[in-house]
Amino acid sequence: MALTLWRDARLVTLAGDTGWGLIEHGALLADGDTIAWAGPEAELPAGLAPEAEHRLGGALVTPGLIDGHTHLVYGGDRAREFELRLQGASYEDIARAGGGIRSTVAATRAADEPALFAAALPRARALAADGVTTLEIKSGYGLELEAEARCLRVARRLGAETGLTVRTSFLGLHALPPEHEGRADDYVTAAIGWLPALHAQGLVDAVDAFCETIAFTPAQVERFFAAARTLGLPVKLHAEQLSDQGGAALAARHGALSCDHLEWLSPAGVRAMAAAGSVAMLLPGAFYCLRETKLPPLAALREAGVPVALATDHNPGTSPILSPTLVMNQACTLFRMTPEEALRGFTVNAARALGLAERGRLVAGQRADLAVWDLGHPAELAYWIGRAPCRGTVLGGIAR
Ligand SMILES: N=CN[C@@H](CCC(=O)O)C(=O)O
Ligand SMILES: [Zn+2]
Repeated sequence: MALTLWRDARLVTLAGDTGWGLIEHGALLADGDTIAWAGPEAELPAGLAPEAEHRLGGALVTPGLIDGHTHLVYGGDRAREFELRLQGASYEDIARAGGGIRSTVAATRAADEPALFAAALPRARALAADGVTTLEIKSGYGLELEAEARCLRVARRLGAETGLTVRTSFLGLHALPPEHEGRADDYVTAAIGWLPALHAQGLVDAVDAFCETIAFTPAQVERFFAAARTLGLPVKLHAEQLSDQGGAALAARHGALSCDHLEWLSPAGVRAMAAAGSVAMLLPGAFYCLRETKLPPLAALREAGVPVALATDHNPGTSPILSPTLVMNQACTLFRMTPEEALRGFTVNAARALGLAERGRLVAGQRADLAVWDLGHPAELAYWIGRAPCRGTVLGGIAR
């Protein structure tokens, strides 16, 4: 395999369970797409003959960022809804009136695959320009078999086009599509019926649902998850965003990779997640855009040892954000996370939320996904707003 060496770097390894794991005057060696060695440059193993060598001039290097919750593929936008919410309409009222997610479903169904791809590609590139190397993309704006498949195919193509690692989630239970009005249980049965075909086409890495008064009940989510697990697919859930539905405990019973949002998470939900090993995926972008006031129970999650991940939750309705560093700032400012927790939330804990064990830290054996920053200290990742400090990324040992 080809050896590539990066030197004169300040490595933020996140090697231990706490601390930045900062190595000043560091060097990192990749063997193909895998980190072979990372440490102080003075201790570089002798006799190396790297095929390529990059001097970074003291730049900060972190693990490539992992955005573990996005709705990147959709038609249209929701700027008009933004105006309505500013005039006092609530997200729930708009949803109940047939807008919200349903309006994006209409625009997504009307868009063909090239149009969806053309719209999503700059979004993926914007995330990559802010340090992202791995990306989760959900469906959930098609809500009929062919439209869901179309969105998931676009997600796969985005990975192929950009070199980013893309993990897909079939968000079949996102909202009730209008043609099923009044027949939610029938819609759930239909979505369960699409699962084998989507899975057989290699389009689904995990299954997701929205458990909420404006979306699906715990009983409906339970049926959907049971079907997913029969196919061996992991589950995750939009849980406790606007009310406490007991969704996190339900998802934990199914061994959920993550429970996401969690503003209304109860102590019982925290305990269930801790016992199941589910990651808490906090989404401060949606909290900010919806001007929520109820904070997720961060202290209880810390106390219970639940890993906390962060994501942009990029979507046209509640989080039209394409900057993980902005989300780190929001997590610190709004949720009182520490900058180190924020970086762990976008790296090692996000990797766990996607079931990807081999990334998120700069240590030997991990995938050589790196982000290079024009910053002096890692706390600055969460500090600057609008600075665009990412100099570039490395995807599986290859500089982008
Ligand atoms: N909460 C549900 N789903 C999305 C929002 C989707 C939308 O409003 O279009 C989220 O994760 O925030
Ligand atoms: Zn979401």
